Amino acid sequence: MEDVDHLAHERSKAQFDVEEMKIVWAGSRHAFEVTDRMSRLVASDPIFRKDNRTLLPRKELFKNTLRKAAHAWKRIIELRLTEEEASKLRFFADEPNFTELHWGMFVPFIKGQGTDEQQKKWLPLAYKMQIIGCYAQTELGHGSNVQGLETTATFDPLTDEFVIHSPTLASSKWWPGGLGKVSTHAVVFARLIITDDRDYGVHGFIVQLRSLDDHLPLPGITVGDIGNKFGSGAYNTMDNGLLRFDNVRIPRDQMLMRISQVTREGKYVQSNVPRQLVYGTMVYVRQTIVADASCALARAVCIATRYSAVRRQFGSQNGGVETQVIDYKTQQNRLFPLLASAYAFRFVGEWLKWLYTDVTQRLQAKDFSTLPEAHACTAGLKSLTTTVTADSIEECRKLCGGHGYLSCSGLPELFAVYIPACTYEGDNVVLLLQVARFLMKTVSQLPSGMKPVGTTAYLGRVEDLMQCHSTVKKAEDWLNPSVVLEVFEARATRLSVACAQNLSKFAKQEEGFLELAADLVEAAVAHCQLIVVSKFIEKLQEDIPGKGVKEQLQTLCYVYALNLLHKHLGDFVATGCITPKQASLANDQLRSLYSQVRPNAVALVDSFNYTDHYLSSILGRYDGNVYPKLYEEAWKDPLNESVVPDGYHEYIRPLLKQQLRNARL
Ligand SMILES: CCCCCCCCCCCCCCCCCCC/C=C/C(=O)SCCNC(=O)CCNC(=O)[C@H](O)C(C)(C)COP(=O)(O)OP(=O)(O)OC[C@H]1O[C@@H](n2cnc3c(N)ncnc32)[C@H](O)[C@@H]1OP(=O)(O)O
Ligand SMILES: Cc1cc2nc3c(=O)[nH]c(=O)nc-3n(C[C@H](O)[C@H](O)[C@H](O)COP(=O)(O)OP(=O)(O)OC[C@H]3O[C@@H](n4cnc5c(N)ncnc54)[C@H](O)[C@@H]3O)c2cc1C
Repeated sequence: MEDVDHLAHERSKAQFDVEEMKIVWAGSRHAFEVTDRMSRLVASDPIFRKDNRTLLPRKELFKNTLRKAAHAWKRIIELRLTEEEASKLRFFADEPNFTELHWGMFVPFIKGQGTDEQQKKWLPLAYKMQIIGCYAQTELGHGSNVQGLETTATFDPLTDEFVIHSPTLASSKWWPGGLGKVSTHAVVFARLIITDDRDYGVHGFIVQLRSLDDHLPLPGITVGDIGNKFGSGAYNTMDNGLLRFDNVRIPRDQMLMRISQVTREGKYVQSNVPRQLVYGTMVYVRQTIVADASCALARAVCIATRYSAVRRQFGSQNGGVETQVIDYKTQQNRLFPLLASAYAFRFVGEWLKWLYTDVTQRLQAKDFSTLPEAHACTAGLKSLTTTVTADSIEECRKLCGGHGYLSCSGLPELFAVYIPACTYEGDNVVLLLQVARFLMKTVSQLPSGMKPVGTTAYLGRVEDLMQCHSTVKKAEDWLNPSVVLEVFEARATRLSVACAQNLSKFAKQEEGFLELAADLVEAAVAHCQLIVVSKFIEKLQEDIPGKGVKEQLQTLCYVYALNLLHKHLGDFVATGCITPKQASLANDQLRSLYSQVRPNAVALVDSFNYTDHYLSSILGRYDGNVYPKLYEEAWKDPLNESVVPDGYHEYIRPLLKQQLRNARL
């Protein structure tokens, strides 16, 4: 029974080479090999087991996470893993913990903002985990508005030190992951104040928080966990913390001084670089969040697709087998666009990584010209992909019907872990407003003959795009990349231009921004969706080996684009680039694409190469053996440890006896 593959029939229908698709998904043969090896390593190690996570009380849950993190580090050292292997191992261990912030923000911040000497001093300690760091930016009173942070770092020329202080309750650091119970050090964002009492704005400082001998907070430091968060298990494995400083002194050389310096004499020296570089670590993390979004979405879609192929409802005559729910058009219409989005986000994530590497190299050569675009792309795509992924995980839960609501479906915990991605590293609406700012600036420069480049190059064809009308006459005409691209460009252009025209009616631009914010956000979303569509289309220009692989990706690309067109029909039709008739043809084409995806659906999610350990879902099991395992799982619940529950004698029996007495009366 255990070895039967209940999905074998589904797998036999696939029209493409799954092994080759796994390589496309991983990014390269090398990436596939590393990912595959690390995921199996984690899956076969009993310390990384994940069952019961949602049932553990917080303290036990947290201690168990510390145990796993320590074990992961031990294995990384023992096996002499490379940085790439180590990061994959941590990824598949699949439990948010302090190491994410240490490796993901503390180390990159020192690398990006520290001078050579500072890097030499701090990085070896951090690399060996002799110190553990976090990223303490957000405060109780301010998160989105970084310039509004209140913590102060006042230079004392007598002692050559900075005095770090929390002047108000609202200035308490609040939220940093790893801060609550683990970190020994933090990168602290504070307002720099020098002897002349001038406020030089927000800068980053390295501050030691806890003793390296007994882990107690150092004098002047108050630190703790902010409390339980949404859901069971989930993000509660992380010690998001609070932190207050009471005139804590640190040496002057603990201000990260690559971008600006304070001299021994107390003179502020600003390098000739944009001040926004102090936000560089956020840009880096936003880029990684886009890649992570595709993984989380793929995970939910894998569960919902396999289960939809296993689950049967209705449609049988004379007691025969019922219909697999994946065969219902409504199920396909809800599920297949999410499958297509997972692939789309994967490819845009790959491209964004390239963009980030490119901008980093340029910055090193003091070329800051592409920084605004890198900021807009990372902010916008972080916002778009996390919003869609969070909503899609919930949709996948509903696609699994009642069983999706069980913890052992894996979906509730995945949802609870994932949703803060819409908030951390920048609230998604706040980030879209940054994109809109960038778009409005680009549009406003067009009359002066400025040629937009990169992802806004299409705005250089503003006149054509404001006039263009799609040439589609029959449903198949939609299966043409340039036809699709043109309508997405036309819609994005028209929404941006309309906003710019409305903005120009305001005497003060900032007033207009506040008033028109909702429209600006819609224009920003249209621009970001265009980027995703165009990067998917670009991916298809590459040489992609493997029988049928490119054809599957082409189908998914059209599903992604045409589904968006259908969902945002109002925009497309109202801005005049397509007619209602063409919209209806797009919908006809979409239905036909679903029929092409259907026989390949299970193989397309197998191509993510996720282990059952990583999925942690009975509904998404590779072998589709769902019902016996659900039945077994139910009996493992602590409530089933005794036949008669605790509390029977106190609360149930007296009730029943009471009713009996009432009945006799
Ligand atoms: C079965 C279940 C299993 C469960 C297990 C699963 C486990 C796995 C789950 C997966 C999860 C993945 C985990 C990933 C790890 C993530 C860890 C999260 C840690 C979180 C950390 C944080 O949140 S850190 C704090 C982040 N904070 C923010 O992001 C704040 C947002 N605010 C800002 O960024 C800024 O304040 C601002 C951009 C909104 C405004 O800044 P500012 O006021 O200074 O600027 P202006 O608006 O005035 O603009 C001026 C000018 O600057 C330009 N600009 C702004 N920012 C930048 C920039 N970064 N780079 C370049 N330029 C920038 C702006 O555009 C303006 O330009 P103009 O030309 O003048 O218009
Ligand atoms: C799980 C988790 C982990 C985190 N980890 C860290 C960490 O490690 N380090 C760290 O420093 N921080 C961390 N944070 C904090 C996080 O970065 C902030 O919560 C985030 O930047 C949002 O800021 P906020 O909480 O101030 O939201 P707010 O800005 O108060 O947002 C509240 C509402 O106001 C809206 N809003 C705000 N400004 C505007 C505007 N200008 N126009 C229109 N609408 C607006 C938002 O859209 C939102 O709806 C974490 C947060 C979470 C949830």
